[in-house]
Amino acid sequence: MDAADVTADLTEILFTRAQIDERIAEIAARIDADYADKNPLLIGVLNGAVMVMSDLSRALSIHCAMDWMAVSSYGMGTQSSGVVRILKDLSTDLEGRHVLVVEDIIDTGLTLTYLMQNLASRNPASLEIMTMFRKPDAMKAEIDVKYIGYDLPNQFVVGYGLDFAGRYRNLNDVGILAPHVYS
Ligand SMILES: O=P(O)(O)OC[C@H]1O[C@H](OP(=O)(O)OP(=O)(O)O)[C@H](O)[C@@H]1O
Ligand code: HPA
Ligand SMILES: [Mg+2]
Repeated sequence: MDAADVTADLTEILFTRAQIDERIAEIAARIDADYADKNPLLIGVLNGAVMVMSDLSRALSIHCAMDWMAVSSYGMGTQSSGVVRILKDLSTDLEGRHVLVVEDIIDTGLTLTYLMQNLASRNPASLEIMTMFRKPDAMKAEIDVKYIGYDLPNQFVVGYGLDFAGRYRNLNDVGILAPHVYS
């Protein structure tokens, strides 16, 4: 494992940092081709997307800008509250921009459903999503996602930006959190 000794807190490692890096490189090549000469604005969804934004943006060869929004719906638990709160808004005007939202995970899909409606109302030239992970069996809303890293089983996972109560975000690998940690 890495930094903190959390082996006992995970039941299984699903994706290693090397697998994540490999997938990000593939996605970055597609984004380079799709957005050549478009100077896209990458919007990272704080806090979880910090790792993927950092790695994806540096894997790109094209020019791009970055901005951040902070939203929260999970708080300290493992279930979505269903209420998405904007804690920090963008500082960039989206009018006429090619916008790519960068997320760590789509679980129920409630966060991105809310966010995409909110961002679409600001008249971007285009609006797409890149997410590192998605849980197809947990989604409660249809979301059109252009770039997906990996699909996950419907279990609570941590690492690579994904937290439980603020912990485990700094793990390099992504694994299933053992139920004894949260129950
Ligand atoms: O598809 P959903 O069920 O809405 O879940 C996905 C969202 O939940 C997490 O954020 P969280 O609200 O925990 O805030 P955080 O990024 O600061 O951890 C994650 O980073 C996504 O933004
Ligand atoms: O499985 C998850 N782990 C951590 N944070 C999350 N936010 C939504 N789903 C998850
Ligand atoms: Mg979280």
